[in-house]
Amino acid sequence: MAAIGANPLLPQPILETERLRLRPLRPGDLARITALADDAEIAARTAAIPHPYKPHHAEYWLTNSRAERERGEAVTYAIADRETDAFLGGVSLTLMAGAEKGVILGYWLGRASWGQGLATEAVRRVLHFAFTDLDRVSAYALVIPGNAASFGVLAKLGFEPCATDGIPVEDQCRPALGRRIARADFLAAQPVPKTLFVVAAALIDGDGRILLAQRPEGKALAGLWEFPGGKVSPGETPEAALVRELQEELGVTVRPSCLAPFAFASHTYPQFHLMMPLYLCRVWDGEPQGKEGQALAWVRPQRLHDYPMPPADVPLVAQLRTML
Ligand SMILES: Nc1nc2c([nH]c(=O)n2[C@H]2C[C@H](O)[C@@H](COP(=O)(O)OP(=O)(O)OP(=O)(O)O)O2)c(=O)[nH]1
Ligand SMILES: [Mg+2]
Repeated sequence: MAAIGANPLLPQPILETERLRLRPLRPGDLARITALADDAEIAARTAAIPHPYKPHHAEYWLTNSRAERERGEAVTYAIADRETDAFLGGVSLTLMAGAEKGVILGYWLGRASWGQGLATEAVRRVLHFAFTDLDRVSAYALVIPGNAASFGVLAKLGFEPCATDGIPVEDQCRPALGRRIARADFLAAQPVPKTLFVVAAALIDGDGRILLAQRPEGKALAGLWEFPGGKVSPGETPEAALVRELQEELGVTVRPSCLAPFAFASHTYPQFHLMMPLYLCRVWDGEPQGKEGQALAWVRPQRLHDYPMPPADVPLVAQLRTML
């Protein structure tokens, strides 16, 4: 396989869509992987899934995908149900060697998940990750001629026919047809997601330090540091929502009149467009505590860059550093 070997460990953040959660494969998935993949119809539609499919095949898939990620060659995601986290299928991105910065896409879904647009939903999300986080500029897929559903998925996402010679694939035992999409074409065709209205506060203490909270494991953007706050509920004013969120997340009581509008973030994430006013707050009652188990840090404006934050917050941090 002509994949790049010089990269360090590839990133693999949890990716969420309306119905799905894309996360690493884990040992708890093995029984379900075996049950779903041991299906002659799936073997007939994919190039690298053997039939019959035995537990050792699933174990190899798990260990091999971990090793590929560590070598900087490929990222493999479990496609899981967003509510139950049950394994439904897999999707992988293999980095191609060479100047083109391409990626080879592979995916499969257990039979019970067919016909609901779930493959399109998973592949759309993973391509966004490949093009933005992994900085790939084109994506390729190889499809077995009889796999009409897979051609449909790729056509919906804007893939076009291409020659197969430049697409190196391991274990390719049957002829396949090539499909390709360029990053710019993919990104330009994505629907504009709905706007999510979130409110957040920079609590500032007597020493001029700002309170940041770390997003807990399991949530979107886990591990990143943020301004405490959350979603505005229907029928709520932004200030009332923020007063409520600061009580729920930090256990502090704030008066709406102590919230001073400062700036706002406007940022497109794959699933929503974030519109987030940031308020400054210097007066509150109570000692802030991580009520949801989140770590807290009081940070001087000049040190904010030591704390990785969601991409939407980057312009806000720049403004805080110049204006405080
Ligand atoms: N609170 C907050 N959210 C941010 C920041 N930057 C940023 O991109 N976000 C995003 C992350 C989330 O997708 C969304 C806010 O969601 P949240 O998880 O805080 O919402 P919430 O408190 O209502 O939590 P939940 O009930 O939905 O779990 O906005 C930030 O600085 N603070
Ligand atoms: Mg929150």
